[in-house]
Amino acid sequence: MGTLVKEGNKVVADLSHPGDEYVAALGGAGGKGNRFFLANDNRAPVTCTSGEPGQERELFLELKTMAHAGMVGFPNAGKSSLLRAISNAKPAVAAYPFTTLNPHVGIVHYEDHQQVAVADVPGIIRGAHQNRGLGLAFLRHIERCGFLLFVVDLAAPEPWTQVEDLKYELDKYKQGLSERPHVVVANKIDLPQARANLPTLQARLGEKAIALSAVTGENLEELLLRIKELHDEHAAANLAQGRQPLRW
Ligand SMILES: Nc1nc2c(ncn2[C@@H]2O[C@H](COP(=O)(O)OP(=O)(O)OP(=O)(O)O)[C@@H](O)[C@H]2O)c(=O)[nH]1
Ligand SMILES: [Mg+2]
Repeated sequence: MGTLVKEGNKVVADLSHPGDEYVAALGGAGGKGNRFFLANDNRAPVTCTSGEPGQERELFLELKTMAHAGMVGFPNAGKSSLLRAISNAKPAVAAYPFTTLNPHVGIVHYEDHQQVAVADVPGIIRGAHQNRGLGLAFLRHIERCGFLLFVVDLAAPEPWTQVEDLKYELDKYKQGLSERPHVVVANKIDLPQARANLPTLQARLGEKAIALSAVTGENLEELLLRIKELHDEHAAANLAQGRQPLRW
């Protein structure tokens, strides 16, 4: 699931829902076996005919991570740290950009046994939609998520520009992608500079950001509750469209 089947540049199948199937190539008609040549004067025929060759196709399978939620943020914003803090996943964390090179999916467990899959995707940079940095490879993963977590390094200078830049890159990649249901996560609130930046971020944003620290665990509960809400809304919207919700 979550696989796009391409022939050349043409998408021939998009296996995005549980149970989706695609027959890529049919086998050839079978040949006639020995039994077919059974006759009164030949009780043990050794004759047979070979079958027709099957169809041959060269297909390109593209895996797009499918998770309920996708984390979007600049390198070093703390996406992997956050996934470690809220889920069972243990992606690498380091103080240099592009630590994460491949998407990781972590499962957030709730007390009512609900499970929400959150994908940690490599950092986005300006020009990602033109394939700068790790560019298109990860934008593809983000596209598959039902809702997004914009993770911002609140201790960086003018952190609000991060949200604007992220939305710009998403929309350049696919119009409307930045309008997916989302929550802005203002990370690193344990740092004094982050605390100082928070009021301006809130004022500039026009929407409520959840300020927290992936390292100290401060205010993670608020994010966990919001993720559950976004997940429930997404599942209800899927059902309304007659689609089965994605289960992990
Ligand atoms: N003080 C503080 N540091 C943090 C916090 N969250 C992450 N960091 C630090 O920020 C650096 C980057 O963290 P990562 O989790 O690797 O960031 P990322 O967004 O996954 O980075 P890429 O994978 O490179 O895109 C590390 O040195 C973390 O320890 C936080 O809440 N507070
Ligand atoms: Mg990372």
